[in-house]
Amino acid sequence: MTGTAESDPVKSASELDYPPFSIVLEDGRADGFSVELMRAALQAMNRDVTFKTGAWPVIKQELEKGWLDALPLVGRTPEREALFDFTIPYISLYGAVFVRDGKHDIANLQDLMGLSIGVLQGDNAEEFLHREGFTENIVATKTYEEAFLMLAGGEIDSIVAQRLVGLTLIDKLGLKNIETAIAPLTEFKQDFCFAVADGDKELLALLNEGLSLIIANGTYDHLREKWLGILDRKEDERVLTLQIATGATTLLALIVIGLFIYYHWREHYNLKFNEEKFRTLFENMAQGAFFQRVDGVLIDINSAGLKLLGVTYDQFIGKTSMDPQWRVIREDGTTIPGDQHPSMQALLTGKPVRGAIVGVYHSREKRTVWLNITAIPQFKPEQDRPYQVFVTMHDISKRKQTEETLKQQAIHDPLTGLYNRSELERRLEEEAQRSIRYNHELSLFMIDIDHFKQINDQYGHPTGDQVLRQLTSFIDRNVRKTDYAARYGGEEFVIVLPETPFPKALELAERLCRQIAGTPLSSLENGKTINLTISIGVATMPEHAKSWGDLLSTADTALYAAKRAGRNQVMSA
Ligand SMILES: Nc1nc2c(ncn2[C@@H]2O[C@H](COP(=O)(O)OP(=O)(O)OP(=O)(O)O)[C@@H](O)[C@H]2O)c(=O)[nH]1
Repeated sequence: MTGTAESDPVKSASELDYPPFSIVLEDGRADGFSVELMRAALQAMNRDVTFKTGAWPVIKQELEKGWLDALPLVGRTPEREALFDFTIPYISLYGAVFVRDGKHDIANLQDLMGLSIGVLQGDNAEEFLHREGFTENIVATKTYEEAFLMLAGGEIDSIVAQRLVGLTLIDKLGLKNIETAIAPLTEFKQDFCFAVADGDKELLALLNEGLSLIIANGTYDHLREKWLGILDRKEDERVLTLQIATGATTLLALIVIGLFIYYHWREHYNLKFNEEKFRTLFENMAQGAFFQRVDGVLIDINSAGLKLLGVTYDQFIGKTSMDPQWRVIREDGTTIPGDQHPSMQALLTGKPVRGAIVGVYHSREKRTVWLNITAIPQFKPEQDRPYQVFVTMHDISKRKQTEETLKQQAIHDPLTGLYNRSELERRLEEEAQRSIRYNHELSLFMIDIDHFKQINDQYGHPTGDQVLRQLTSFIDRNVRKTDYAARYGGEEFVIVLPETPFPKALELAERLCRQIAGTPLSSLENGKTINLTISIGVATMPEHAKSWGDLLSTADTALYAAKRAGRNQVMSA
């Protein structure tokens, strides 16, 4: 998102006058269906948003330039696909042609040829008219309000606008002499979406997911009713008044029946429309999502969810969190029991669970997929227990893998793959505490290659590196699984031997020393064979040292004694 940190509010803007979708209140604040919808969608995703206000051409350009992050009301058109990325449409509307009362000779778009047509400058309607071949007689105004006042005053002949926008303005301005000539104008259909700056996939996913959430939890319906419900009803009233005024009173009964049927049909249609819209959003979400009933039964999942979990629809639907197929783990690797899965927690507590990190075993790919889970409980009106939970899953496996690699790099020596000095000290401290607590002996070797400088000087540094790696694998092969080695410095190694008494440690050190001296290193890149010897200092807790620091320095002193005594030998404290 254009230079913003993830927690910064999203920068958006409302246009001045596109009621009821996007308007500016008297106190200068942005309002309207689309503005509220975007705020709710982002709120559902825990993000704030700020709205500035501005004329449509200005804010459109600001999004293009990346000065804004998103706009709440952008009709998706082929021209704009190149400039922005769009969410799934949250409402699809048809346009209408508005004329002054009594102008009945307009039945289709072509009848507007030769007439002056008002549109908002830069609006989809203007782009649409250009596409339809209207080049002359278009009067582009700064706002639709201006166009409607011109139409009412006889300055222009018609207006092409969204039907709902036109009806709202006629109502707001109290215009009595305007009516719709073509409504709906089927050729002019607009899919309204939120738009984000081109390529801002992250914000796009956030908005799409937020939209799904507010459609699923009823906020969308509430806002639609608040902003569009009255208008829809007003339109119906207008139809009714018109019929009566034309003297068709005998048809009143029929109209009432018609309206009754219409209302029922519309309710059914709206429900179906919302359901379809929700399904489109749900299916197209980039993130995996599923629904789970209060009794724990999994009832729906989208394609992204199936892909993430590596299961088929049939393997998922009807199962519960307790199903043995789920192997869900915490970050520390421990298993999360079914009744403690994030979705079950949300259902049991009635509170959202956000940002839970879990690992789920992916049966097809035979690996653990790491997910960031948000589980939002959903309530029916006036019920305090959720009836289901909506869960989204964001794949963070790549991030986890990077974290793991960084963690490994931080504790290992890159040349030999052994623990590095700081990790050795951390482990040794723990080991020493255990040894003191349980009264176990802990031995340590400090190993140094003899005359290593000469090897470097004679064969070159890369061969020296190879020698260090060969010594590492030699150590690996010759110590117990519970012992571990570390690279302490350039050609100095440490081996930690937990629960090993001094005589045993000494015996092993002697053997290592002898074996190294008796096994010339071959298979080096330069084809040479090198006779390597090492010196070892041995110390054991508690005989020679009371702490891990003492243990290291005692073994170090013993090592230098071995060097002074002629190298290729073992010395102890
Ligand atoms: N190839 C290689 N050489 C290293 C590395 N780290 C340290 N060295 C070399 O190890 C050598 C250590 O030399 P010295 O401390 O003089 O010890 P030495 O030659 O082994 O002699 P003694 O320890 O007294 O037997 C130096 O030449 C370092 O450059 C490494 O990662 N790779």
